[in-house]
Amino acid sequence: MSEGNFSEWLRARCEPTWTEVVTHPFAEAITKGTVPDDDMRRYLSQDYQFVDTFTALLGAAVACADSFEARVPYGRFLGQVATTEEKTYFHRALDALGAGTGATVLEPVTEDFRTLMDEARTSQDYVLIVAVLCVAEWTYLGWASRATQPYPDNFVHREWIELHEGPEFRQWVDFLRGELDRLGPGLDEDHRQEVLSVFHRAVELEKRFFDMARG
Ligand SMILES: Cc1ncc(C[n+]2csc(CCO)c2C)c(N)n1
Repeated sequence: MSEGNFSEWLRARCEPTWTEVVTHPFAEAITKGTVPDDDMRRYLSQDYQFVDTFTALLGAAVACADSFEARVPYGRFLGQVATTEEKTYFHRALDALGAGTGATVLEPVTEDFRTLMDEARTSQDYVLIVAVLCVAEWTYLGWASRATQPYPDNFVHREWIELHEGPEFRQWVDFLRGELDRLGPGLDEDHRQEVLSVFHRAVELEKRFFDMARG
C-alpha cells in the first residue's frame, strides 16, 4: 500500500466488482430514466430501509471519530439527510410510485447490508465505520457522475441522480476518502485486512442491491 492512498488501495482490491457496481445496468437505467415503475418501487422501498440504518451509522461516526474536526462533517451531513431533500424525496417518490414508507418486508440483501452496518456501528471502531460509509457514498458518486445531460424528466430518476453528484456530494466523498487515507498508514496489518474485509463486503452488497432492484 502506498502512503496516504489507502482508499484507492481498498477500491482497487475490490475490482472487478467495483466497476460492476458503478456501471451496473440498473444504475445506468436510472441515469437514462428507463427503470420500470415496479423495479423503482422495489428499489426505493428497500433503500428507505437501508438509509435508516445508514443514518444510525452516521451517528456512530459522530460518536467514534477521533477528533472534533472529524465529527463535524458527519453532523452536518446527518442534518442534511434528516431534514432536506433526502427525506422528502423518498416520501414524494414512493408516493408517486404508489407505495408508502411504512413497513416493508426486507429483501435478503437489505438484511445483510443492515447487518454489516450494525456490525460496524456496534464495533465502535471508527475506521470500520468510515469504510462502510465510504463505499456507500463513493459507489453512488461513481454511477451518478456517469449520467449525461439532459437528465430524465421524471423527477424520481432525475432527483435521485442529482442527490448523488455535484460539488457538495463530491466534497463529502473526498472527506470520507481522506479519513481512510489519514488512518490507513497507522494501522497494523491485521487491522488493515479487517478494513479491507469490511470494505469488500460492502462493495459486494452494493452489487447485490442493484441486482435485487433489477428484479
Ligand atoms: C444501497 C445504497 N448504497 C448507497 C447509497 C447512498 N447513500 C446512502 S445514504 C446516503 C446519504 C444521502 O443521500 C447516500 C448517498 C444508497 N442510497 N443506497
